[in-house]
Amino acid sequence: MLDRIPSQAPFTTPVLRNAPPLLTVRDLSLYYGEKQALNEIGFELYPNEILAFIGPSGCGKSTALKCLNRMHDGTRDVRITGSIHMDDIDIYDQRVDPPIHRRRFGWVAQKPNPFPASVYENVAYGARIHGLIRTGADMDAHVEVCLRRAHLWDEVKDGLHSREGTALSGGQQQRLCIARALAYQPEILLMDEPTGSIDPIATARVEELMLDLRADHSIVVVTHSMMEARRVADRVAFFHLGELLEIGPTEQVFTTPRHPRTRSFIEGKFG
Ligand SMILES: Nc1ncnc2c1ncn2[C@@H]1O[C@H](COP(=O)(O)OP(=O)(O)OP(=O)(O)O)[C@@H](O)[C@H]1O
Repeated sequence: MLDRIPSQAPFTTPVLRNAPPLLTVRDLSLYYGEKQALNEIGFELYPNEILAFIGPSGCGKSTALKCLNRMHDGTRDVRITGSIHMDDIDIYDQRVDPPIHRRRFGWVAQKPNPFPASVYENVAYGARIHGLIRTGADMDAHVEVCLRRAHLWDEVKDGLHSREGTALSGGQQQRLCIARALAYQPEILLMDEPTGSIDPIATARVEELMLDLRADHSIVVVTHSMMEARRVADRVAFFHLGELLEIGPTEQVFTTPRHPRTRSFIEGKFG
């Protein structure tokens, strides 16, 4: 169990919004066996925003991210309390079909993980298994749209069938994984340190892509890079020891954090 005083509401700086949240998380706690990894966290995710989870190692950022698409479902000894509402229904309600729920999310991992197959197949796979595309010509067009959307088309168009996804550079592989996620048309992209294992130039391209994708997706990104959070995020959520201590517009949190621990973390006093 976490050794600290009971949680209280996070410092929340509200932002004016013209649309209701896509996701509303309330009093969410998660236990791995006896160990509590999240302690009554709460936040909203709005359409067309990039929300960054920041905080020291082991504070629960990835655990929180995985709750949103029910990725913990298959993990033994995980217990979740609280609620995550999407379309006015709790995503853990018995009426929710987990595969259908999961399809509303694209997942991008820290280490690019393309399939050992052609660039084309990497993208076509998602659309095919979800039955989105019926004919080959439609699939060709769909693969092109996804690769263009992921800012990768010009670099791979001459070797769609002949090049393996795994033969691309690290940065290209990460954009291919994003194209693969886009192929089944998710509403929300969940990114767990998407630039954590690629070089600075590749990082800049992925960050540029995230800002572009925000036009038609919401993105929740876990990052260890304060500079990255500041460059891409509309809002940041600061986690500490399983609690969400502060959430607000990026510039406000970085320039005038309201929780003293947020300030210490941003000033590099721990992490
Ligand atoms: N499958 C698991 N079983 C048991 N404990 C786990 C499991 N996954 C994570 N934890 C623990 O839960 C806590 C939160 O981990 P989590 O990976 O969510 O943190 P994080 O903030 O994303 O860390 P990092 O920044 O290092 O990736 C940590 O103490 C971690 O050791």
